[in-house]
Amino acid sequence: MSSDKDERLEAEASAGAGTGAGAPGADEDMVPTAPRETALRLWRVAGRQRWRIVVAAACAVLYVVFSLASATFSAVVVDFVWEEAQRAFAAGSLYVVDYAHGGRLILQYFGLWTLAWGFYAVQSFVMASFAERLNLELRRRIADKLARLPLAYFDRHQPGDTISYATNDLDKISEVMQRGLLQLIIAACMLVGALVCMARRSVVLTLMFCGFAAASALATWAFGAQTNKAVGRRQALLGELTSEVEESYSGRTEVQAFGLEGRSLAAVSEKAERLARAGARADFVANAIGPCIRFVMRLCMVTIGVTAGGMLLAGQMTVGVFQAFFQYVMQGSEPLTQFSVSYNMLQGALAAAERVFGFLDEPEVEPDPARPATLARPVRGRVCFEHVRFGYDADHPLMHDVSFVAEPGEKVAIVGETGAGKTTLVNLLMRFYEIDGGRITLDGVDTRRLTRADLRREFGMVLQDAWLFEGTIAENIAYGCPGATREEVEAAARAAHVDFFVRTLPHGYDTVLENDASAVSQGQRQLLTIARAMLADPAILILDEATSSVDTRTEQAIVRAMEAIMENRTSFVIAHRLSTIVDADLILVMDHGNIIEKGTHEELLAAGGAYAALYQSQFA
Ligand SMILES: Nc1ncnc2c1ncn2[C@@H]1O[C@H](COP(=O)(O)OP(=O)(O)OP(=O)(O)O)[C@@H](O)[C@H]1O
Repeated sequence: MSSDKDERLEAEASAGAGTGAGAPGADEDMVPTAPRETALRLWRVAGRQRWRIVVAAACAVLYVVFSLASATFSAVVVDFVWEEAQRAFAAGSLYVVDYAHGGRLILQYFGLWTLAWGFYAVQSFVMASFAERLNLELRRRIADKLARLPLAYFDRHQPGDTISYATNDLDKISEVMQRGLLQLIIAACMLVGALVCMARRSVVLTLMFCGFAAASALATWAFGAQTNKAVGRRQALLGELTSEVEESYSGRTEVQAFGLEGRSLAAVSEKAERLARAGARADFVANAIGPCIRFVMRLCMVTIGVTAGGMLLAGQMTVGVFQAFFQYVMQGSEPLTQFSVSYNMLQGALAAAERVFGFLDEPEVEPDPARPATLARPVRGRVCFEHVRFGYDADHPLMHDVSFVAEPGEKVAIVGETGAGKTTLVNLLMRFYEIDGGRITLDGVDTRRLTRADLRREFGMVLQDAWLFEGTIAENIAYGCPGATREEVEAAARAAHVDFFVRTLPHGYDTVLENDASAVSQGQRQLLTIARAMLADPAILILDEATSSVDTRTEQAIVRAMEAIMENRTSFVIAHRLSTIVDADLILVMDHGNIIEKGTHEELLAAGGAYAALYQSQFA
């Protein structure tokens, strides 16, 4: 039997301790809704690796056969030695082992054990490699899927969920493949085999064993259910505590600004206390299962020992069979604990596989056309929206009929209240979302006839929430042009007015940005992304104007950099302050997803509509 600690860990594992922090509750995570279909699908995913599972299963069965055979054979060895010793004692001589015969028997006995463990080792090895390959295949499919998912998927799902499919869930499947699945086969074969071997020796003793085994199985199930509940609760509370800590951590500035440290600490302490109580209960239930089952099985041993001892003395059983029977009892009782652990693990893994398959079945972006159109070179940058209709979800249309033309080299400003649809317009231009009606053209070509990669290559984006990755400043600037030389990178940085700042850093362009580039201010981040766009030299630009948290000098640098980059390119500017767009060739005023006014600054002011009101409100 396994140790206390192992049993506790296994009981917890079986109860879903690995569901990950934040799991709403272990129960729903642990139960697959369509286990048979999921298992069949996993079997299909296994593809050419399936032979491994067949070999491993055959080895598992052979392990059971040879384990039971060696126990049976031990009766022959013990009886031989016992009879020889009896004979020697009766003759009054000293007992000497007959190596010719006894030694051979002992060797055969060890041979059987060696074979049994040999098969066990082979099945473990084969299953481990099967599990890893299956995991690799699933991981590859998840990675491919991520590249084909529409942005709408990411709007609807938490990043943590998706990450959890590729980590926690795959780990669970792998663990079961390595341990749970074959343990279940071994446990079933071992139980049946041990019962058959026992019944051949004594039906009465076998029935006794069955009685105790039933009691032990019952106890396992009862404790298993309790453990499931207790561990599930602990997981849920752990999730709550983690969220509370995350919230306090990310909002630490606000917490301190409002002087609410005490309240935040009290909330965390309260959750921690509840977690400690739930943890103590989960530990107690999980710890109790081992001793309880061991107690039942010890009682079983004693009862069988006394009865079998009586049979031995009455000459109904030999010494060899007596000891072999105890080996069968040991071999038969082990699977009882294994069963519930392996069964729960299997359930958990199938539930995890269902989540992975659910993710793999998510609708994908419309594929690119088989024979895509190409843009005439050089790209002029004429963008045309023709009666475009769009809604983030089919039941709630946002844009009803949007039309406008951006001529090559023009500066188009998009203005409107927050939520008016400015970002949405850009999203449609880049084909991050597909339109529901009308068409968008670039140099006269419908953007749906181009591949997404070809289309997006013509655009450069400078967003307010500038994205920098962990790497050097030079690598960050060269993100869109991996082959750019250091001179080109520096020239782009100079044009974006960020070269001076970079040179003040200890390692200049080789400074590594770490921890989400927190050492770089928001304005500097935006300048770096302008440099990135400069280097990529796209035909069309999309600029999201910085609003707040930028000092006046940086702001001026950004305005100058933006003016420089917009020169001779079609550019779309999402404008927050109207002072920066008075010179725009076209201003689109948006409201509730639609364009309600368009024209130049003077035209719109003269019209005295929404734009004029907005302008007055900013400069009144
Ligand atoms: N991914 C999305 N899924 C569903 N609805 C969205 C999504 N993005 C935006 N919306 C909704 O579409 C409308 C337009 O949003 P959009 O972000 O385009 O406005 P905006 O003018 O760019 O706003 P802001 O100036 O605040 O950035 C809003 O009602 C918004 O709630």
